[in-house]
Amino acid sequence: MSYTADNAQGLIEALPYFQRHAGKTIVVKYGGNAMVDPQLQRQFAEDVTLLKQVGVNPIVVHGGGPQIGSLLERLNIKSEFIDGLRVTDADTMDVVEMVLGGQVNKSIVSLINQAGGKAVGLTGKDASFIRATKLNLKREAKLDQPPEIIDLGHVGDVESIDRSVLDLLTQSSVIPVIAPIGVGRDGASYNINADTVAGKVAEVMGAERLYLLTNTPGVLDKSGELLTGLNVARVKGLIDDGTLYGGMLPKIECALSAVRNGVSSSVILDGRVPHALLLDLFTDQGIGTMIIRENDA
Ligand SMILES: Nc1ncnc2c1ncn2[C@@H]1O[C@H](COP(=O)(O)OP(=O)(O)O)[C@@H](O)[C@H]1O
Ligand SMILES: CC(=O)N[C@@H](CCC(=O)OP(=O)(O)O)C(=O)O
Repeated sequence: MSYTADNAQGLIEALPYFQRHAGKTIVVKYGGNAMVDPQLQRQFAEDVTLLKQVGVNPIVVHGGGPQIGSLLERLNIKSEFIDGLRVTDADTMDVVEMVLGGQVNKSIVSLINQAGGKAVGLTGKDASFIRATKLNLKREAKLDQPPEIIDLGHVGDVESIDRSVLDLLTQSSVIPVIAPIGVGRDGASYNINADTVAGKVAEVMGAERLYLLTNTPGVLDKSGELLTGLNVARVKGLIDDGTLYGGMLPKIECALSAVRNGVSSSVILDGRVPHALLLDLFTDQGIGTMIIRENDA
């Protein structure tokens, strides 16, 4: 490859962005659907490593839904989802812990370390830093009836996050890589949606930005065009008219909750674009959908 003045120009244009984000915490949710090929995974690891190198504090929270699904299939265990959440019996929980806490977590840690970073993998069970309680899904019932409670087994909701554990890591050269598994007061493991954990980590850490890397260019309108900027009011309209559905619903909820609770912006980003994180953070061309608080847009 021959280098030109354009390469230098790209770096110079990134300079104000390096300065703006230096010292800030950026939480990156790396979805299982975004981990599509080894080349993209290496590029993701390079991006996170570069962030740390230029003085930003990245924290990675990963998913792994499709990876859990394929091991369950090999073991002849059925996958079932209700409202985007996996029904998790005891056998499924063992598989979730094996895949998220083991295979997926360690492969991301290893890729970041190969890229020259210093990643440390952890689940919420380490130092009990993600306390969880059993999630009981509420569904509106018929008029005058109490809401229906759906039992999802070992699915958890975040009760609290001990930021001192993450502070210890981020204040050093370490990049934390978190698997979305929480621990109950009795030591039980809970399977938590990775978007939910990423949102809560971003809130507790007072992050500047929450990135949700997935397999769509961002939030699309009814004709498939990318919506580059959204605020709370606009999102409500898109939910009501059915533009947002399925897996996008919990994702957008968590993006909104983060900005309502102190995170400056949440961005839904296409993890299939090489170096999507760097392009969005360090160039003029924001490439995903940015969600900010009401009245800010
Ligand atoms: N308006 C929308 N714009 C883009 N994607 C949408 C929209 N509404 C629903 N979706 C769906 O949401 C999916 C992303 O959510 P999900 O599959 O749960 O991602 P992940 O596994 O990365 O968390 C997209 O692949 C798409 O099928
Ligand atoms: C309760 C629940 O649904 N947990 C998810 C955890 C992984 C996840 O969220 O992975 P993605 O981000 O890749 O979808 C699951 O078991 O699939």
